Amino acid sequence: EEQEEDVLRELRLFLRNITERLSLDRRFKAFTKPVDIEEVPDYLMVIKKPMDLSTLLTNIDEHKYVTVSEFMADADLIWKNTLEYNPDSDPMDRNIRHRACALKDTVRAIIRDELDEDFERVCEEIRESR
Ligand SMILES: COC(=O)N1C[C@@H]2C[C@@H]3O[C@]2(Cc2nccnc23)C1
Repeated sequence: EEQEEDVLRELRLFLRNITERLSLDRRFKAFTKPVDIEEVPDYLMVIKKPMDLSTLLTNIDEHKYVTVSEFMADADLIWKNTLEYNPDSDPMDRNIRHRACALKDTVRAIIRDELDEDFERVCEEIRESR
């Protein structure tokens, strides 16, 4: 009902705010847009579900996420894909893996500091009722 749409509107505002703050952080520039398949032709052979910050934002606007946990699952794909596709010891791989780990830690720190547990519980109840 209307109160549920109020909750989901607040969820989208919270998720957009997180995603936009990450997109502004220069450490995370490599994660702002999809990996360019023309530049990296084997990417989709290795990575089954690509994800990036601009796609997260599109998903939010398309009402794909009803809970923070669902958003976190897609946000986690960004760093997991990066660790998987860039495993080597060369400096470029090490550098982008370091940034991927920083992204993982930053998302978790923001959620821990700024998400009210009771709010996520209300979102989970809405998800289970649909
Ligand atoms: C999240 O970003 C990534 O996982 N990658 C992996 C690709 C390999 C390397 O860096 C990426 C883009 C790229 N383009 C041209 C030549 N080499 C590269 C970004």
